Amino acid sequence: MTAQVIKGKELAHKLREEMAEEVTQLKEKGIIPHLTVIILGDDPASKSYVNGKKKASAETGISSDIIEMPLSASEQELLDKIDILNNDDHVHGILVQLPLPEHINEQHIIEAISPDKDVDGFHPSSIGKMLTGNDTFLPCTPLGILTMLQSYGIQIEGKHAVIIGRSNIVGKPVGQLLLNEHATVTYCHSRTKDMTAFTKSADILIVAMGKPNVIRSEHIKEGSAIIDVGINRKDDGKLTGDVDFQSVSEKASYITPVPKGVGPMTITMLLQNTIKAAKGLSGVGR
Ligand SMILES: Nc1nc2c(c(=O)[nH]1)N[C@@H](CN(C=O)c1ccc(C(=O)N[C@@H](CCC(=O)O)C(=O)O)cc1)CN2
Repeated sequence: MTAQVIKGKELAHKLREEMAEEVTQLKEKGIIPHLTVIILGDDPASKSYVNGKKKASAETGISSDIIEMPLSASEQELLDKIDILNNDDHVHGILVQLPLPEHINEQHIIEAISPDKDVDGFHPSSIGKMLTGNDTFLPCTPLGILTMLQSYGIQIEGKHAVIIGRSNIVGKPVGQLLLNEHATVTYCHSRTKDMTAFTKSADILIVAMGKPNVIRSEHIKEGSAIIDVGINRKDDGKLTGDVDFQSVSEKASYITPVPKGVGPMTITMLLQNTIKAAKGLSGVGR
């Protein structure tokens, strides 16, 4: 079997074109969706993700700005900035790029963002609504994964979805989204014993371990769908996922590449959430 490659970048561009049309219509009603991204310090990867968000916003007609703060900024300074943005009617979406430096409590920051502007979907209010299956902002990477599975017609209902990784950004919420779609969900993590026993029974395997090429063909079930969330930079500067693409694509039925798989979908779902926020705050579609 040779797996069909799930082309996240292609799907992301198609969705962005559709969103651009929606933004044009909103602008005709006087609504200009606006995203503000806050970044602390100058970590090259974080800077490149933030610039990617600005570029993608511009391509879609969404207005955006980046607030750059020094790595030494205090938690209170960041909270003050968020407070100003919460009360600025022109700002529909607020995102603080993660990770944050250790002296800042990430949870305090996430909870300070108004739930109405929580385009990352990380606020406890958004997470609670996601758990109960109510309408809310859904976290971008998990939503991107769900959108990819649905766009490629991959059945979720009744299937066994195995998630490797239990981060708040990816692992935990993607499992919840698949559960909401009636999958049977198993979480694996660093303390899981005999992980292969689980991965080999997965119809849908989501890998978010942050370790290069650790999932190989012997770990997966024939005909499964493999979603690789890993982004690992090799010594030669090239990116590689957590999944050994070559061997796994000979056994799986679907596989995402790295790069151009999950990553571009993360940014696209952020744009989608920003449009949703702009509509919600402007009373459109209520
Ligand atoms: N506040 C947030 N912080 C972080 C999030 C998030 O969703 N919200 N996710 C990640 C980083 N991230 C977005 O911020 C992100 C990661 C990767 C990509 C992407 O497009 N990757 C490309 C490769 C890019 C490269 O060459 O380095 C790909 O996979 O094709 C976009 C966004 C952590 N922080």
